[in-house]
Amino acid sequence: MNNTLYSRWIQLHNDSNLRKNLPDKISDSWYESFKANVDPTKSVPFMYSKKDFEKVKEKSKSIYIHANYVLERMYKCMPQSNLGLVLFDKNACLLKLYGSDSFMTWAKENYLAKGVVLSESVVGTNAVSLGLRHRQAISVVGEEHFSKFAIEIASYFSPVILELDKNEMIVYGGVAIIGPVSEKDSNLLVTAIAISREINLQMFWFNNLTTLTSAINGYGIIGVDQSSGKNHVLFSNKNLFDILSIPPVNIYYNTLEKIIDPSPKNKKFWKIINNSEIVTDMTINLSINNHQIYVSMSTTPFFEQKFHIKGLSIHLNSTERLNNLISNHTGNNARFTFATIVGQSENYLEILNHAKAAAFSSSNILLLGESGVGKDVIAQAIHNESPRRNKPFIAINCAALPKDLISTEFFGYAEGAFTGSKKGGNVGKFELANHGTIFLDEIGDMPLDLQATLLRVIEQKSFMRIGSNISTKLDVRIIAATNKNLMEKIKQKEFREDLFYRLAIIRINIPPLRERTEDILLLADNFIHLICERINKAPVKLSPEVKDFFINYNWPGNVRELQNLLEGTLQIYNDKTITLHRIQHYFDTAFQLYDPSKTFVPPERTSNTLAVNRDTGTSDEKEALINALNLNKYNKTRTAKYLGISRRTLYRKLNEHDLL
Ligand SMILES: Nc1ncnc2c1ncn2[C@@H]1O[C@H](COP(=O)(O)OP(=O)(O)OP(=O)(O)O)[C@@H](O)[C@H]1O
Repeated sequence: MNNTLYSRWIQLHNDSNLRKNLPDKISDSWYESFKANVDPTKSVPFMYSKKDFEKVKEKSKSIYIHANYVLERMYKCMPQSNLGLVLFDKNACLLKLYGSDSFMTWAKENYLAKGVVLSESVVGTNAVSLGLRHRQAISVVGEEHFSKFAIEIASYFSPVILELDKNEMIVYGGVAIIGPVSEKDSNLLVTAIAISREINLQMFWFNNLTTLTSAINGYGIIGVDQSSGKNHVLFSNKNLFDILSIPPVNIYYNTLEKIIDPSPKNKKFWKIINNSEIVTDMTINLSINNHQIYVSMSTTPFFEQKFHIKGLSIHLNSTERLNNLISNHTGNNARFTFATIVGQSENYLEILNHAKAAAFSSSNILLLGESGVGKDVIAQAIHNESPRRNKPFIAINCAALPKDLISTEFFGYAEGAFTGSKKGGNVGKFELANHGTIFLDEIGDMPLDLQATLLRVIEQKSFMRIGSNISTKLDVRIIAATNKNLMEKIKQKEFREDLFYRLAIIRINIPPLRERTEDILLLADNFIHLICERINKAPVKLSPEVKDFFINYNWPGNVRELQNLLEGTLQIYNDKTITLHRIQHYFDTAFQLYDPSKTFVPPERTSNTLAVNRDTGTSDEKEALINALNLNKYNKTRTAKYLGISRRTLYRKLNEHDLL
């Protein structure tokens, strides 16, 4: 023990006046140490057990890792020095020492070892606890220490504090230059400040990176440090866990293998990581806890020169989320809601109520009705009313797809599935619709072989991309629609009965417009309003004759026909009122048979105005019959209904006019 130091220390303990000469913060701390009954001669630092120290280290991982990058390099610049660099956590626990062998030996003899805690209440005044308490750089040298064990130590401490904004600071710990008192040098405090700033800077950089990555919505981000040849996670964001469907855990500085299994199932992923390959939006399949997840992956290698960190930043996005975005951006989304559907007739309102109730179940729905009655509209409204409303709504017209493309269109294909197949494969409509609704329009026209595949998919609730052996779980609500008589098709063996029953769990029959007469003018007004607004025109009116004609017309093309007629008329003419004259050309047949003197009486009406001429027996009648047959595609029942006469009368008239 250095006698001079010791006697100066004794004097400080015995003479309170002498203590007044110490720097303010040190003399205050002596006062506090007396108050805390610290025994100056006997007290030595508390030391954590090995096991508990590991826990402390885990909690201080952030400063431990980042300071290590800086301190490792720094101490190598002072190989022969008796001084060392010592890292502390925010509770003054010694985390790591950096220095020459001689420094290490000296440190051990002076109670400076991993797991030692230099708390003020146990060992009294010391630079580490004071610096942490005041959040500033402080040196405590020799006899300035309150406890005897430390009087041969010179310590220059500077805290590592991250200032997030003016009101929020995070104290992570600090770094001290420590050595025998013989090495004391007041300039060392400036050096300690510079080192702590370097650590601060690095932590700030990574903290910002983490904040930045968390703000990137939807993307799962991981940054790995590959400097040591391993893949240590430096930063990650919460989205990553959502995308991988695993609970969020602290993976900071764990190896990436902890979350993404390095098994051959993830070969493609690991090839990219291990070769630090740059990829952009590459679709890959990941196996996470035996779950298959399709992700879109991009990577960017980084090299942080200042800190000598080389690594890879990995961006993952779930293809499901991308699909959702695509379907929203391509207008493949459901616009109609029950609030925007127009209709007031009793039978239609009943249907809407039925459909609304069906929206809440997840059962498949079959929408039946003539072309243009609004099946698509109701399918959209059901989706928007259902719990799946924020998921995709994918509509697919089964009649419009070429037969040989239909399977890949439905289920997508895997990379290399056939010559010319796209890298990464292609996503199919079912995959796009996953967790949402798929609307299979014109289901009656689906080829038989695809009906079998569809049935299998419904039964197994999973599908495989064409050419792939990876099965993807499917949770999709199917709404199918047709204007065909499926029962007839089943009889003709053109539609599978088992598929019919799978699809038609809920059946909704949408009445044709001619059976919803109260809706006609309401719909017409609605279309006029929408079209005029779109083409920048003042709203126009319908003349009373047109209204009367509309109510009495048969509307074989249903709502679509009404909409198209108004669209065409409004685009061409600039009149304030649409008169019969303007629309005559469109309804040639109907006009010949239309008699405005007969007024229409809803709701008993089952026929159209054409009945007015039924008994004239004129040559007009022959022409009207021919046109009516044409309009109803030679379907006798519909033609009879259209003309408001019985089938028997129709046959008689056809016979009379030599039309049979
Ligand atoms: N109740 C309604 N309210 C507003 N617009 C409607 C309504 N019903 C149908 N429409 C409009 O009529 C047009 C035809 O409707 P939709 O396409 O839904 O008929 P569909 O029965 O699916 O026809 P298809 O069998 O030919 O596929 C659409 O433009 C739609 O916007």
